[in-house]
Amino acid sequence: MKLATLKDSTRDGRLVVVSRDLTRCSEVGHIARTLQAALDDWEHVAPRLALIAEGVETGAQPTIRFHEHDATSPLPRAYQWADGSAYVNHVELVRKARGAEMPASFWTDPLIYQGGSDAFLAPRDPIVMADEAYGIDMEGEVAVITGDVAMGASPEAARGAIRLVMLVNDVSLRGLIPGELAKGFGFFQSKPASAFSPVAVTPDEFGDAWDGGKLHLPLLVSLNGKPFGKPNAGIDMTFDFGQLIAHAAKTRNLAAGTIIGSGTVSNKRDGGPGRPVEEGGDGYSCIAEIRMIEAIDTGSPKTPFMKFGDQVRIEMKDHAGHSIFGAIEQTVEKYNGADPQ
Ligand SMILES: O=C(O)/C=C/C(=O)CC(=O)CC(=O)O
Repeated sequence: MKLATLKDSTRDGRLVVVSRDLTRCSEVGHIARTLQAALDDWEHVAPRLALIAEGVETGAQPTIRFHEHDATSPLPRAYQWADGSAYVNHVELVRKARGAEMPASFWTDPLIYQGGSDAFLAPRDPIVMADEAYGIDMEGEVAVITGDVAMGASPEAARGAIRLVMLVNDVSLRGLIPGELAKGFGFFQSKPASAFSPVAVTPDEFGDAWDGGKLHLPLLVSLNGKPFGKPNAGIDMTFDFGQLIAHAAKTRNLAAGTIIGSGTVSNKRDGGPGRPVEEGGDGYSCIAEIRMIEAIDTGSPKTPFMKFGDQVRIEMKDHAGHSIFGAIEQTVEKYNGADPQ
């Protein structure tokens, strides 16, 4: 089943069931007005939504056109957004890039930070930033939405609590990260609003590409229309989603609607850090990694971080080449300083 939230005059939008091919959708306000309402009563609501989804596929259900640009992030705001760093290769590379040592414990003890979740960007919203000098970078990731998870849940129990899977652009400001992490309180200004894919998908839709804790498909990232990365999200994920969720739930219950991110998808190939797409490699899901490779190869990074007008696209396709989640497509725009109040 594929679910999306259409923009309307409310902060949480309105839930629709979307066809597998992402062309049509059906209004389901009589079942659950919002995705959070559906998650709050998932045991009762999900079977009813699944029936609608079946009707959308067979044509028995009235539908309207689905346009990805009409969608907000599936949860336009969420009670919790906690992002892991399961592709440890990524952290190792970005730490190297800024001359910081990565503790060996990162390979055995998951890293998670609490992101801002009061107002996510829509998948086609611009990344509005005051200054290019912040070092604007994309981070292509996979994320899951959980049901209720009890404190102390095992990774296996946590896998059973995964309700939906999405993609995310965890926008990162590389110029602000070193100073902020050095303060010892974690990310805040360096992690502005994230955007999620237009559609959230139940795990049963993935067939054998989903093993219960990892999604074994390439994440396609392009920058200004050029392929930038296609690392496989199922490879080099040191901690699967069950382990990440269990880690987050070690000392607290997680409420239904919690979003857990994978961290930047990053493949380490042939014992090395991978190669750019242009050189026949799988490329990268963020600019910081390619800059590190350039620094290793030539002594200094060449690829600049995102500038005003640059565009990133993040998507995943099934084995038949069809977009699964729709695309996150965002352009960097200069913040004009106007107070929105
Ligand atoms: O510079 C660092 O130490 C970390 C930078 C990140 O952006 C890491 C992060 O968000 C986690 C991830 O995407 O894997």
